[in-house]
Amino acid sequence: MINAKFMIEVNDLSFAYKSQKIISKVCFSIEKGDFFCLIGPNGTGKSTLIKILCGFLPYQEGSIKIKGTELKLLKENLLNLVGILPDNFSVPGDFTVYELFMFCAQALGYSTLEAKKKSEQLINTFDLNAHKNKLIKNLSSGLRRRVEIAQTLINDCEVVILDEPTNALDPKSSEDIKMLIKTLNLRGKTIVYVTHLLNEIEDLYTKVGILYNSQLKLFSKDELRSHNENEVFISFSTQEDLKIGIEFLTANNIDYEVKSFGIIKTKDKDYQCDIFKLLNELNKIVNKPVTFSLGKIDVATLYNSLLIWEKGGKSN
Ligand SMILES: Nc1ncnc2c1ncn2[C@@H]1O[C@H](COP(=O)(O)OP(=O)(O)OP(=O)(O)O)[C@@H](O)[C@H]1O
Repeated sequence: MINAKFMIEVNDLSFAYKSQKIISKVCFSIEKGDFFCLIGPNGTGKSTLIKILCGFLPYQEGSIKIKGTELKLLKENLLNLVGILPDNFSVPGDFTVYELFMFCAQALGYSTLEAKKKSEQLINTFDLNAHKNKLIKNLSSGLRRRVEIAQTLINDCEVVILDEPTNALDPKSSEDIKMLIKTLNLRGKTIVYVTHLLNEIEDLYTKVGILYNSQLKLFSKDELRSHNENEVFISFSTQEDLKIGIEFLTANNIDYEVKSFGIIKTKDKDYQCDIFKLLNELNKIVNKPVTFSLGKIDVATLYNSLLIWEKGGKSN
């Protein structure tokens, strides 16, 4: 039965390059309109995972459904659903922008008339009118990236997968590309975004997946942001400190909830005390300083906590 709620639904996915296990029994789902950020240390398999999602690499075990249909059964229809900008991808420099779009559209089987229409649409959507007759090799890196993202959408696909799209761009160009992708998302595209720049995703993501040790840990924005400003996320680096923290909060009548990776969220409460003053007191008795934030935990803190806790959460 087709479950249209999910754009991508992955169940028990495993993948290995020969004997090197990359992904093991990974499960996650991405809904239509989600902005899914995939993060994780170098070499953990992020690029591999997205190549599997767009059909470049065959998966060995498990199931991937795109809009309710098993990926293996989609064949050429997959191109209408999923577009990808791979890591370090560059389009041929000797084409003009317009020629590139025409070439891509015709390679996908569109007639000359349809290809012209598609190319004009992309040029307008991506604000490339002033550059459409320029050779790609003469464009700035930021503009070239804009063209590369545009050509992934030649099919007007519903899911856009981008592997480190701001890589090697200066801050201004990165910001422009980030805003462009945000706009695509606001216009209804489902985005899968791989990055190492954790701060850049704070105002973008609806879901974050952290790939580590062949596993994917998934967090929704709701889990990482509290609806009540009084709630504080406290992040501990070691098991001993977590224990000290729990005793301290209990002794001070602060309700709490223990989350994953040494993170505690204090519970919705109208605190009569100055919670930050209290947490400064806590920092005097733990072995390693805790980090705390009001109302939300940022992705960088979550990521660091995961790395520490996956290594055992022990003081050294
Ligand atoms: N075609 C391949 N054949 C064999 N091994 C590969 C192949 N491609 C990647 N690998 C290995 O698989 C592992 C995961 O690589 P992958 O590029 O997916 O990781 P990544 O998380 O995207 O890394 P990075 O953050 O550095 O881009 C690495 O150890 C890499 O060397």
